[in-house]
Amino acid sequence: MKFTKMHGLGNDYVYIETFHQPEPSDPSLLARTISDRHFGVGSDGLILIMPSRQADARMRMFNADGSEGEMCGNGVRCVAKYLHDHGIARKERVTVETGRGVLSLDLKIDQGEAKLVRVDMGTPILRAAEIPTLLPGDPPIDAPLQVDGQTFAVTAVSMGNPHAIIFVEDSAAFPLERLGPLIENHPMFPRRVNLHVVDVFGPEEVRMRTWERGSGITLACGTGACAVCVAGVLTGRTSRRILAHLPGGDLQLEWPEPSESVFMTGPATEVFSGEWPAG
Ligand SMILES: N[C@H](CCC[C@H](N)C(=O)O)C(=O)O
Repeated sequence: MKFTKMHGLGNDYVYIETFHQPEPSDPSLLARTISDRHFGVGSDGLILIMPSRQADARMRMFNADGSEGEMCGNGVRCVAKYLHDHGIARKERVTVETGRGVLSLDLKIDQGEAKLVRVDMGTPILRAAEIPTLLPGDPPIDAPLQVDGQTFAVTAVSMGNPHAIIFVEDSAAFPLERLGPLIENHPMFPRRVNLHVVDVFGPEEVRMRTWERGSGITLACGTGACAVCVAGVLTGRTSRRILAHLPGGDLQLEWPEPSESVFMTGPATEVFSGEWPAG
């Protein structure tokens, strides 16, 4: 089975395209084995690029623990690059069917290759029951969450997948490795959650670190950065257009109007291709 390793800001996935080969029989199991950084290829998870009736392709994403996520922001940029660079949809605008619906992506082409991708990430989901979270508020804004004897002010937003955002003084000092799994699996988040700790440098600039549901600490999270942009506006901390610094690099986010889509712009990079012995 042929695969391609790609990343968006160091958030790396193994991509398997099923236009020219059969689908893996058990993608959840394959995600666990192929993602292993010692015994597999090594990645934050597995993404399938499949034919779609409604769009240029359909994307399915699996975390390193084998669980399926509804959406992946860094992943969908890489899918768009793959479709263009590998000749499946050699256009400057492509569409991808995701768990969040069909998204539209604009590619910046440089010397025949897609380098930068701007994505219409759809409207954020702000109803607590749909995020889903049991925290109070629609959405919960700086709602108290008790973890390990401490209380954190948490804002929850879904971009198709659930995110919890905590604004802190210094994200570098936050014990993400210890508290990440406790918040990911907190009873207030019935489908678990992706966690982001954020410090605000100014109304248009933030720094963030991420603990991902199903994959742990990653170098970047695209849907998470969109959720941070929305949370910054909802809490009055930032303006509607921000630059987010993530451990793996920078993303531009924009949420023009409350009832509208969030737009994300960032790079997509192909690293290498290979063959995996079994489906
Ligand atoms: N890294 C991804 C998000 C993966 C989210 C996944 N961990 C989940 O279970 O929702 C991104 O760039 O948006």
